[in-house]
Amino acid sequence: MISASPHSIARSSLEEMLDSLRRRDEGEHSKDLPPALPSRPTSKARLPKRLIQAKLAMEHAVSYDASRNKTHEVKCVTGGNGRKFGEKKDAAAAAGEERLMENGGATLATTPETEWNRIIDYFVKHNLVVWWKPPQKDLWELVKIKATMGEEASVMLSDGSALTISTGELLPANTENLDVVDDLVQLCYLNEPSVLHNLKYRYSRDVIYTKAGHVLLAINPLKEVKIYGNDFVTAYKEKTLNKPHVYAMADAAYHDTMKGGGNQSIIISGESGSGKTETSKFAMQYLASVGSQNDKIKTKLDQANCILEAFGNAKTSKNLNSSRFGKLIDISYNAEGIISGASFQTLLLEKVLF
Ligand SMILES: Nc1ncnc2c1ncn2[C@@H]1O[C@H](COP(=O)(O)OP(=O)(O)OP(=O)(O)O)[C@@H](O)[C@H]1O
Repeated sequence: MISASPHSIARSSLEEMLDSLRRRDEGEHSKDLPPALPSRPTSKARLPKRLIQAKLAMEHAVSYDASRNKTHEVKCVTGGNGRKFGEKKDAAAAAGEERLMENGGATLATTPETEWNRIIDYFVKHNLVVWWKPPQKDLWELVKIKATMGEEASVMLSDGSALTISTGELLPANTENLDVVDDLVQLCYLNEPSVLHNLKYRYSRDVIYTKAGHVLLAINPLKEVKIYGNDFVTAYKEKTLNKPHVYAMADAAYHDTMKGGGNQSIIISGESGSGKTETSKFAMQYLASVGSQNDKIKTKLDQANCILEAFGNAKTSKNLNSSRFGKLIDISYNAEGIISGASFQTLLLEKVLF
């Protein structure tokens, strides 16, 4: 986690920027809480995509910095922590939910438990699988409900054995055709095991990027995946590819800036070894490529990165090449969209005592 040291005498502009972002987030949190993940559907029908999207207008990873509108800039910040989802439910989603219930002929449910108890019968009738996490294991598994008796369900596990468990321990699973969705908001049931399953399914096919609304999730492949390089940069530039990708994120930031959206920030966060540094390099690669006619700027950025890593990286138990500092990369463009300058600022996260 990035935090400004209370003992530091001179504060870098990166520290100040992170502080102001944190203050702004705290200030906005109370009046503008992000919406909650949807509760389980209240109807036997699948939730319409529009409704799910209305409920899941998640945090935008590319944010507008109105205070610096003189030059066009795209900033890449690595080393921060993501914001958590809140619990606001917007009026449109609530109205849509009511409409859905009217259409599905279902009565208005008051609690998630009663909603689940109602749709569970649908799972039994159609022989659908549901998620269950055995108490001693930290792994969700798919089970089939054979019958329900009040708040209890008789389920069949994958090894064929039978068990009676509380219906409250079960969560609905999505049908297999939703395994491939590019955006988590397209899942019908958005619960922890369903999200994990979707990410795992994609990861096992070397699809490391998934969208969650406006947020891009990246899972470190820890091996070379053939989704980077000039051909892919060109494909995202020309919009012949529109799969979730860090290039697509960088492209959106660049074009929003150029279309008068003001300065943009791409915040890359995650635990040590999750791939923040590599992701920021891919973002820079794209931003340098769209903003210059030759490789000169890209080479300079690479060289600056190399020097920073030589001084600031170390081997840790989590990462052989761990950056021991946060980084703010500031790239400025002129009105024609050509890079006019770039700078790196660092924020030391730790002190080494000899
Ligand atoms: N997209 C990727 N493709 C292939 N390998 C990757 C990718 N992202 C990360 N890696 C691998 O994972 C390693 C760790 O990634 P990286 O250094 O970017 O993590 P980090 O989140 O910046 O960690 P730290 O916070 O410790 O600095 C890299 O050295 C690289 O081997």
